[in-house]
Amino acid sequence: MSAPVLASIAVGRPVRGEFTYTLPEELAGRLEPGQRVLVPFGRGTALGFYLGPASPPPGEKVRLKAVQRVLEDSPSLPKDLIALLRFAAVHYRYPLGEVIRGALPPGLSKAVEEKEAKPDVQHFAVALVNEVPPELSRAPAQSAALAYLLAVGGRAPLEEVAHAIPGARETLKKLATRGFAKLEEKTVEAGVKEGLIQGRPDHLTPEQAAAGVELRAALDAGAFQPFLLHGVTGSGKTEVYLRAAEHALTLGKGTLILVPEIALTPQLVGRFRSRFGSEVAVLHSALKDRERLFHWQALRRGDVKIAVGVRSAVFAPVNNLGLIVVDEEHDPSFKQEEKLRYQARDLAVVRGKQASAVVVLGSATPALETLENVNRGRYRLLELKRRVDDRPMPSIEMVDLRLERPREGVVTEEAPILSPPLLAAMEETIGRGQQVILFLNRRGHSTVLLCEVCGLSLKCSECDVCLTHHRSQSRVVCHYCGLAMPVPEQCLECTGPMLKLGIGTERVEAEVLERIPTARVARLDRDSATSAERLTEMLASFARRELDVLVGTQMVAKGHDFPGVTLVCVVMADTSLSIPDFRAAERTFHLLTQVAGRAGRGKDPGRVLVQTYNPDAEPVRRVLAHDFSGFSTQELEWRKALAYPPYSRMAAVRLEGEHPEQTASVARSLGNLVSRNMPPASAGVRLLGPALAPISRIRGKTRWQFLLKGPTHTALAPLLARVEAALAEVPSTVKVVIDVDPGAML
Ligand SMILES: Nc1ncnc2c1ncn2[C@@H]1O[C@H](COP(=O)(O)OP(=O)(O)OP(=O)(O)O)[C@@H](O)[C@H]1O
Ligand SMILES: [Zn+2]
Repeated sequence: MSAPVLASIAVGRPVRGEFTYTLPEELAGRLEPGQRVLVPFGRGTALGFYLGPASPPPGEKVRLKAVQRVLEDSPSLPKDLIALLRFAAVHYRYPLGEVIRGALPPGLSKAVEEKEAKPDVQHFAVALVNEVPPELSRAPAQSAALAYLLAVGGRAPLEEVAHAIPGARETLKKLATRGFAKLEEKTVEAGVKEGLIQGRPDHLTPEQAAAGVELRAALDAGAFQPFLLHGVTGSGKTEVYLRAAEHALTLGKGTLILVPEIALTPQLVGRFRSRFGSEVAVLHSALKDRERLFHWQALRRGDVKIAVGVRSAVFAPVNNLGLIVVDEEHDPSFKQEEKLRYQARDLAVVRGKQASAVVVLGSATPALETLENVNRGRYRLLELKRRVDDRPMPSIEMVDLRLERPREGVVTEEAPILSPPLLAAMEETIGRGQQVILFLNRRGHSTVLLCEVCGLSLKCSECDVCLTHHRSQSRVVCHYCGLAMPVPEQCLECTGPMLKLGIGTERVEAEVLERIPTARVARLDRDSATSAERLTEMLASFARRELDVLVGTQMVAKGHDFPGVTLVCVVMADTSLSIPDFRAAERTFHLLTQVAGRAGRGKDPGRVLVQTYNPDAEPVRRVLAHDFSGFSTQELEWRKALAYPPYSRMAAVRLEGEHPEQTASVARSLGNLVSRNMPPASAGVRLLGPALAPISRIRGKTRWQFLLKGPTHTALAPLLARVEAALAEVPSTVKVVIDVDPGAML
């Protein structure tokens, strides 16, 4: 009897590693890696993924079980994706089967036979007008649906509009009967391309053209090549991505574009859609199961060759992948903060390597990790130093709040925050018929309520954070757990009067309305943008210039392209400086540069005013001087001195428990375990903590953490493996997670 054929299988259960099964004769030699199979597991059966042949397990003879059945004819997972998922499981220390299941659309993540996702017919809505007509002003739903369509290039799948705007199916029918839109049915076929070529500039800027030449050469070469596209705000990076994707298509290759947030980037989605029509699958976070499956299969078959999506789209099965773009690669939202804690930008580079693809990381403010990769010669640098049409960069001026006091005397709720120079600039801009963005990275009205007598501040009962006053809701709210309660009239401890300190966007909006009563003002933050519908409508109405002033949080700093904006005001540059995170300075610099970059993108030059109490703070000074390279050089030196990334690798072990004492003791014992097993000092591995997390309680759970720093991931791995092995002994009331390459330190 010949030896049985062995197969390596990832099992879709929370278990680590790969498992060896035997293959029944009728399957041997017939399976392809990435195919889903049914395997016996424990007392029942489980979904499995065939990964390839296996060699016999070492040691005593174990009786291996046999694969029961194949669930699909062709593999759901392309080869490069299997390699990526394997890497992710090892690197982020998460069970492989769970990693694979998490990447698959729901229809494929269960142990059932593959079903063809219907429809092969897709329904599209098409706008028949170029702007929302005035007669729709009393029909907000219709005007929102139409605004969405226009924002994404005039045409979009019905599913997508209905996702963005609840009830849009009915609304679009109404719009169709009124002749403002039409509904179409279209069979999705390979290579169909609709001729909606819209807004493709005839001439590239010299820098765009030069970048294009390099990217085309790299695509032609067909090998892995990572690039950083460092282009100042408004330099036309999107057009570089589009041309590269066009070239990939002519080579018959697929493209994957990752963006931070779809709802905030309808313009980018629209540019891809209008250039490539139904060649584009848009993968947003809240697709329905069936739609996810539909897109997965269409991409897997190669019927659709371009995917634009958020973080999780890094796992999209784009066929014959030639190009991966990560737009706004510095954005913290590329890091997933639960389950598989991956950094999609990093995985994009790994995937590019496995697929022999060209990778373009684009940003006006690249992450220091990315810059260091350029410095070490790992990534090639493409630069766009000038704005499109040689438009000038905005002038940036500082308003020193220590001198330009917006308020006199007492500190009260009514104390103004907009300084005289700021107000003057706003009035002047609005007077010229131009638009203003006001940025403050705090929502709510006042962010601290403090007793004037005993000094006690009002904190959440479940979390270690102050409650924020939301005046429009007449409530104080916890921004971590959502707890809300009426605003206390007096101090809960000593009945003293409460001062409302610390400003939020709501208060800035109120002050603008009070000081410039004629201004048309809207606020863009998570309180006002309660749905994708409202968000889109607000952005669209600002774009249509129905608003003069947009006040908002970092949501206004993202890649918007509003030509009418000539003034950007940073209400307080200091808010994010004091956060206990080694990336606080970098994050502040990025945010300020990005928001400043919203000014002067049209034909009129832009101006930026930055109010601050800390004009000497490094990130503030460097933003004022437009000095990206000065900032990054200095910050990299500091990181090097303290051995922070990119000069070290980090992992965080985070604990969360119901009982403070028990959590502390588990943290200490895991910490001890690590310090007992530390390699010699020369290895350069360091343990920081264990200590209470900077936010020591959330939702009533006590939080501890410790950090490991070392020269390489390999240096940290044995210690993390020890921690993992010890987890079996940890009581179930304490949850422990390992976070490799952590993002936020809170
Ligand atoms: N070659 C070109 N000729 C004319 N206009 C162009 C050209 N390339 C891009 N544009 C236009 O310039 C504007 C800015 O481009 P884009 O939004 O891509 O900038 P960006 O580099 O992504 O900026 P940010 O980083 O601020 O998001 C857009 O309105 C775009 O349509
Ligand atoms: Zn809370």
